[in-house]
Amino acid sequence: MRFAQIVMGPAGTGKSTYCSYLEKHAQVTNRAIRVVNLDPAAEKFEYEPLADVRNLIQVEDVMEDEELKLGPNGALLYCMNYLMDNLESWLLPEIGEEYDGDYIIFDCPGQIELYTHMDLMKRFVKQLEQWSFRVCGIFAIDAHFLTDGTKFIAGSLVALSTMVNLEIPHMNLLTKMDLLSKSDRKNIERFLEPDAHDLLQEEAETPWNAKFLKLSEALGKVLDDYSLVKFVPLDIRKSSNMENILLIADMVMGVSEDADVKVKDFEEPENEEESEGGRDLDREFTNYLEGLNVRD
Ligand SMILES: Nc1nc2c(ncn2[C@@H]2O[C@H](COP(=O)(O)OP(=O)(O)OP(=O)(O)O)[C@@H](O)[C@H]2O)c(=O)[nH]1
Repeated sequence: MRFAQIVMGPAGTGKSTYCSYLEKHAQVTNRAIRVVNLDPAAEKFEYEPLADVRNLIQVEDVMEDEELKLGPNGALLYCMNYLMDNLESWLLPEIGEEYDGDYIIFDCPGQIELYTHMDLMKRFVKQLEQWSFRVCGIFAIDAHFLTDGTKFIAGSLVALSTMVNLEIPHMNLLTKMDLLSKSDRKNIERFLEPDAHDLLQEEAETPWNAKFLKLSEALGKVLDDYSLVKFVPLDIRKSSNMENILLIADMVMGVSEDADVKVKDFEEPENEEESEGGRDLDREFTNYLEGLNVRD
């Protein structure tokens, strides 16, 4: 059995940063986790890829093809199609056929249509499953886009369409928590265990929201009733956040059956004392992150 996280989400939400952080976390905690870049338009990332789709095909080359005449988005979709047609011949040799128990993170492009309604990623998941992978979808959303009730409904619906389209265990990451102000950070707690009705009532004052409140409420009720969408915060300064995310992914993929998961641990680092096996993991991460190109 092999394990995989497929890291998806809109452009710039922090997918590659999460992958770099996870790779480092794995090194520090002695877990064998490797990252594969599946973004043929990637300019730069900080991890050491196990495989890189740009060695197979690149968006720039496709755009230069005079017969195809494709712009950036069309070229990306062309590349992803090409990748799906070459999974057996290119990807499998790159990641190896005979490993057991290994764990691979696939860093995907930021084109949202790949996840919400196209079948390319679905084909990818099916292929991984045929190669004995258990797969977990990780959908990254920037925490700044989840600061009120209407944004919550919108973000949840995108996450939900990805979940429904791919039909795999799924986790939503709230990225860039470190960039939120203290009050926004406190505020966002409401969205981790959300009650869509309460959240939307706060928004009802504007004419636009009042007009569409019924629709939003109906959507919120679906989310509430079926507990369809939950968000897990990621503050990249904190190794404990990373550990929680890994534990959840482990549980949904059946890596570890009895893991104890905390999902709300995103207080300021200075408020907490953390000691993991005598090592100051947060300090190790801080040192590591100083070397990464992470925005302040
Ligand atoms: N402070 C902070 N910056 C972040 C975080 N995640 C990403 N960034 C920054 O946000 C920008 C985009 O991050 P990426 O990791 O490249 O985002 P991506 O989702 O892979 O982007 P695409 O490849 O374009 O889809 C970079 O400048 C990162 O340094 C975070 O958690 N905290």
